[in-house]
Amino acid sequence: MVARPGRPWLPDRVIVPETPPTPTLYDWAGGHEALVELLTVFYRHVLEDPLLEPVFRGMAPDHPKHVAVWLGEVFGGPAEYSANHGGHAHMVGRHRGRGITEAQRRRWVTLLLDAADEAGLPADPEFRAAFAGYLEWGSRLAVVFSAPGAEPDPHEPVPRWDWPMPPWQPPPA
Ligand code: HEM
Repeated sequence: MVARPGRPWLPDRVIVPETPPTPTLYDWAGGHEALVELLTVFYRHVLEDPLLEPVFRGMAPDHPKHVAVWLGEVFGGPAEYSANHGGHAHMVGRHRGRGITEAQRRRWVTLLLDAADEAGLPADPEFRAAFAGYLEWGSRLAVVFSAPGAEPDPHEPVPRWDWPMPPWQPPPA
């Protein structure tokens, strides 16, 4: 080990223990295919639900896939919703004027959390905390955007969501 000139008390290099890079929530969830599966399961149950069926009965056939693309971008995957689906402004526009109620919001979140189990998304506490946190935040904003007279900023970017505290750690070997 060669001491640094001028600062002889410092070693010439510091050994940093190797830690694997933190995966994105998108990668940890299983990527695009896993999110499409999640949203397919979810909207099947939405259409069986008496509170939500009236809200979604006229939804576009591609709606589950589009929401999967949205979630993928939010969770650190490709910025595909921004590039090809109209970005944040389009998502906001799809909620405006719908007057989503708190009961509908809560059912929407509950069914999506149940769908995560059914679709086999990772069940570790860190991932599920991030997932549930985003759904809670995003669904409350959807209610705000859908309220009569709401005028959300159309220029906001698609949000990015990340791991909660405590930080992600590799699973025990
Ligand atoms: C985290 C919460 C939410 C997210 C991330 C989200 C995301 C989205 C996105 C990305 C779209 C547009 C899809 C496209 O590009 O075609 C959309 C549309 C829509 N959302 Fe949400 N949403 C959320 C919460 C809710 C809630 C709570 C409701 C009602 C209970 C709702 C009702 C709708 C409806 C009715 C549409 C239009 C569907 C269609 O006609 O195709 N959303 N949402």
